Amino acid sequence: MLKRYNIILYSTNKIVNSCRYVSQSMLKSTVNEKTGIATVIINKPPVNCISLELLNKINTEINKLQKDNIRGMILTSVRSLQKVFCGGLDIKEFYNPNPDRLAKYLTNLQDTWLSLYMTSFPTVSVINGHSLGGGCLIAMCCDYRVMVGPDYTIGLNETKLGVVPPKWFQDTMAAIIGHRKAEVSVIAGKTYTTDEALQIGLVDESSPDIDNAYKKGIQFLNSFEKISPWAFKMTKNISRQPISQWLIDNKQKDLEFVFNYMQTPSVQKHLGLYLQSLKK
Ligand SMILES: CCCC/C=C/CC(=O)SCCNC(=O)CCNC(=O)[C@H](O)C(C)(C)COP(=O)(O)OP(=O)(O)OC[C@H]1O[C@@H](n2cnc3c(N)ncnc32)[C@H](O)[C@@H]1OP(=O)(O)O
Repeated sequence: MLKRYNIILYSTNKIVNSCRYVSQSMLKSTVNEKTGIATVIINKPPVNCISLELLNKINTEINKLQKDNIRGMILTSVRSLQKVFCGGLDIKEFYNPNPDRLAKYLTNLQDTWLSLYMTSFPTVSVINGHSLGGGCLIAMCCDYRVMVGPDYTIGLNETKLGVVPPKWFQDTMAAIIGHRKAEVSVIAGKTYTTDEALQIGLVDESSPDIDNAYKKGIQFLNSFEKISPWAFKMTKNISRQPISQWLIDNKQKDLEFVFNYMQTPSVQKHLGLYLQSLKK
């Protein structure tokens, strides 16, 4: 359930009156009433990995902002995590899964990607820490990426876990850095430092600090002040529709592929080892 009330919010370098929508946990969303810009903050310690519950919250929030006719959105991570934007999908959702929950998770993941990838308003991810697997995916869904650096990493590292990034994960990356670079990147489960990501165009700008990264994000959103929201929406739709339409047309097939391979003994073994290595 989302509550709505008025607060004073720190935004760029001004104190402004804002309207705030707060979810119970895991996701905070604020809308600056003056600028119409929403800031959505993922807050699920220790590493913002995406559980079914967080996935639901992200999807619900995006759909809500869509109805609120906001002017733009910044997606970022709570600062107290310090070095993680998003640790990716919650591997525990895939390891020894309950089949009903796994099916729900995969369906929700498809729906959340569709919502975030196809927003009718401009979006920016301020990547203030590591952004791996699903974390890289949500950052890539945005129209613009500003990554804090130099010490963080970003990438679709699924093959390192012994799993397969679905076609729409790969297409999302290919649309940003080109097919060849994306292919080389995903088959090797490659991760990039901030500088490397900037060099290959996976992120648009880098920044040594979060405040500056946030400012750059706001600047990008402000660049749409003179663009008609309708023209923006239609143009983005034409650009992204071929990738999203594939998933819309192949949802069941896509779900069954992941649902089945995820539960095979060899994939389960790989995931178990990966989880263990994280604990070390
Ligand atoms: C259709 C779907 C197909 C399959 C697609 C999958 C996409 C994915 O997203 S797979 C996951 C990809 N993500 C990763 O590989 C990231 C793994 N995590 C890390 O590399 C590091 O945790 C970090 C760099 C993000 C942060 O490092 P830090 O040293 O600060 O924290 P840790 O001590 O490593 O972790 C703390 C705690 O969190 C657990 N954890 C970390 N990541 C995940 C995760 N993705 N899922 C579940 N749990 C995770 C880690 O095991 C630690 O747990 P304990 O405190 O219990 O030891």
